[in-house]
Amino acid sequence: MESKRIAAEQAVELVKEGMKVGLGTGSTAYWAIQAIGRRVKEEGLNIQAVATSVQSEQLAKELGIPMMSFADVDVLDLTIDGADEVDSGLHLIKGGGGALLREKIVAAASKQLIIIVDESKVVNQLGKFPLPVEIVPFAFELTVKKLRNLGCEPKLRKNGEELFVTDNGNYIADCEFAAIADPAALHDELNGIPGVVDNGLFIHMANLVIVGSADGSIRSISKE
Ligand SMILES: O=C(CO)[C@H](O)[C@H](O)COP(=O)(O)O
Repeated sequence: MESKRIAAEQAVELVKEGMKVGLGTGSTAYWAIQAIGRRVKEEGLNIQAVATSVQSEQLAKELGIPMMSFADVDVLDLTIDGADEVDSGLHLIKGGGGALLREKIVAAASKQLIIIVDESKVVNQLGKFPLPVEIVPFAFELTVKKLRNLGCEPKLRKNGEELFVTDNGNYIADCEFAAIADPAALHDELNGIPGVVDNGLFIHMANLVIVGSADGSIRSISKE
């Protein structure tokens, strides 16, 4: 918890007056939204934000962060978001919180994507964390079979007894690959399956990863 919070608070120092900011989703992004809310309230920081989930949008509104409509967004200055895995090339697995599609749309509109994680998320090779793939409900059984043909073990995400439904009305198949040798190739292969909306591989999107440790230290991984 502490390691996530310190990474988040370091990232929020990069938010400057007048910026258009993307707000991520999850327990690490939660701390970033809290810190931005504090700066808005205490310093009068003037920014406009968009959120990557209904949950983050509600939190931001509760904290008094000014929100803008996506209709008014061309380019965002900065997005701060968490991740489930990060490799040394700054490729990511995201979507553990089920928000990967909105997160990718917002990241793709951002000049800078700042990722905040604790040490447990930094890996040599992506794939230990089951890769979330967002699929449309129509013929989802067929889409799951196509995913299995790629060599993974897909599990439809549940919310209690029911299937988990994303903010976009879709399902998530969590795909156990064990190790992903070529993330860029897999990304394209997955998105080539009709029925797949998008997958949690974020390739060449992150600009900076801020890693918080349990001992209170912080380190950054940036593009070489
Ligand atoms: O991609 C995400 C949500 O879809 C999150 O950023 C990711 O799951 C990390 O979550 P947390 O900060 O709670 O560990």
